[in-house]
Amino acid sequence: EKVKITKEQQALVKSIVDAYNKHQIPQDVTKKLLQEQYSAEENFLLLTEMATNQVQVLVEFTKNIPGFLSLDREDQIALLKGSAVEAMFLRSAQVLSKRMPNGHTEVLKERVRNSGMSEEFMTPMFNFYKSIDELQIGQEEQALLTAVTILTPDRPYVKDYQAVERLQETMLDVLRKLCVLQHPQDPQYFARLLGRLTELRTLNHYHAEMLTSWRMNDQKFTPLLCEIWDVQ
Ligand SMILES: CC(C)c1onc(-c2c(Cl)cccc2Cl)c1COc1ccc2cc(-c3cccc(C(=O)O)c3)sc2c1
Repeated sequence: EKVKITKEQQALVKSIVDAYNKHQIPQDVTKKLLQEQYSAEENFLLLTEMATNQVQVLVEFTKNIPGFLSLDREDQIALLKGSAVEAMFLRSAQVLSKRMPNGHTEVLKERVRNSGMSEEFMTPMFNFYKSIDELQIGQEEQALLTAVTILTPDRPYVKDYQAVERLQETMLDVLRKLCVLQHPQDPQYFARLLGRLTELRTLNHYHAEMLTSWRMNDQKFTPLLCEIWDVQ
């Protein structure tokens, strides 16, 4: 049957995409990736600065997701803490899969590869980046996928599961329609996108392990990252 995006779904996509484009790490911050010298310490510091800025961007984006601010305040925090790493994988994947015309791709890849992270984390991480690149995700799908990730109801400490699930389903409905309309040649495209979200959750586990190993080596994070990742 002919898939039709309703007027309110069009408005929803527009508000999500506008919010996604409006909130970005400032250029004067990301251009440091191109300028600073290369060393494991400097790379780690730069990635820490990028992640810290990305969390701030994520909070602003999330506040613009229709319905998010009417959720229970503590649930809002639980959703942000529970999805931050996954949302940052999605964003860094966009940068690493040459989806952004800013020449950061190679530089970021090099800095991530030489920042003291263990090989056992690198492999799944770069496999994920490759699988995202193969999907050639468009801007609307990227923004909606980030919103779907944030609105995952089964995060730790979420109280009103149903309220979050309702919001996520609204996003999934319009994302599914967008995929059908924009990838008519690939009826499995939406399912493949959701498969990436499953892969993202496994990366959470690797990331938690990495955080622990960094703490062993007494690596320092910023107060915002300590708060969102419950470290130090
Ligand atoms: C604390 C730090 C060492 C760390 O620990 N784990 C991770 C991580 C790593 Cl490695 C991989 C995935 C997820 C996480 Cl969370 C990180 C670094 O996380 C980030 C997070 C976001 C961004 C956005 C960037 C970026 C570049 C150019 C342009 C843009 C842009 O949006 O224009 C964005 S780089 C960057 C680095």
